[in-house]
Amino acid sequence: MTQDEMKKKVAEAALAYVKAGTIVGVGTGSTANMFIDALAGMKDEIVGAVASSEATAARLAGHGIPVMDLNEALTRVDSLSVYIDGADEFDPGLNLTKGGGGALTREKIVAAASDSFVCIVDESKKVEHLGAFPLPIEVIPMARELVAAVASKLGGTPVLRSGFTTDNGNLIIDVHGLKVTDARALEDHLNSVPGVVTNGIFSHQGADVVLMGTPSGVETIR
Ligand SMILES: O=C[C@H](O)[C@H](O)[C@H](O)COP(=O)(O)O
Repeated sequence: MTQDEMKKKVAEAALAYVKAGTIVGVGTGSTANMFIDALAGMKDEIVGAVASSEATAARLAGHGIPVMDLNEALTRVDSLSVYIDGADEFDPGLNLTKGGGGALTREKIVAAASDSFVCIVDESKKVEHLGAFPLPIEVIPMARELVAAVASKLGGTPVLRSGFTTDNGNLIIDVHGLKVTDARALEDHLNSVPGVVTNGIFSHQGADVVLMGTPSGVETIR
């Protein structure tokens, strides 16, 4: 089975977590795109979807799935029923690295507004410790050098994502070579630096369930 076929299988398996009559949070990236395509078949059963990026909003709308603003959604319900999204890495504690596509901040917000997070990945995303994938940090432009210096002090190599601006008008610094021994402590430490909007470690907003595509089928990891 190819990587794309594995992604498609987990995207389809995630439909089992979508409850009729609810508002669904939808992530960003190639795996999330496959989920959106699958969700199109259920568009008449859900109230709508909250998108974690402009790209996701456009794809949802292209399928005729009602796209709702998060603030509007939260005036109608206390929380979204489920958030479904991919990841760049996941560890055995279901902590994630996200933001390879630069959508980490809106993804973390929508995940935080949801009752549960179902993460859909192929088996290449499984790691013992986060850190093999460069850690994205969204920064306000003025704080670029300050945040880069903090990342260097932690032993990482910060690289500005060239020519890239987030949906929020900010920059992304990708930090290579960080040794992540305590995902939550690193997430909190980086988020405490003034000018950091958020970083790509999802420990507070880690997955409740990971659906992992393998050549022999979909594995459910809790
Ligand atoms: O900003 C992008 C997101 O965090 C994605 O969930 C992540 O990069 C995984 O994307 P893909 O499913 O394309 O591997």
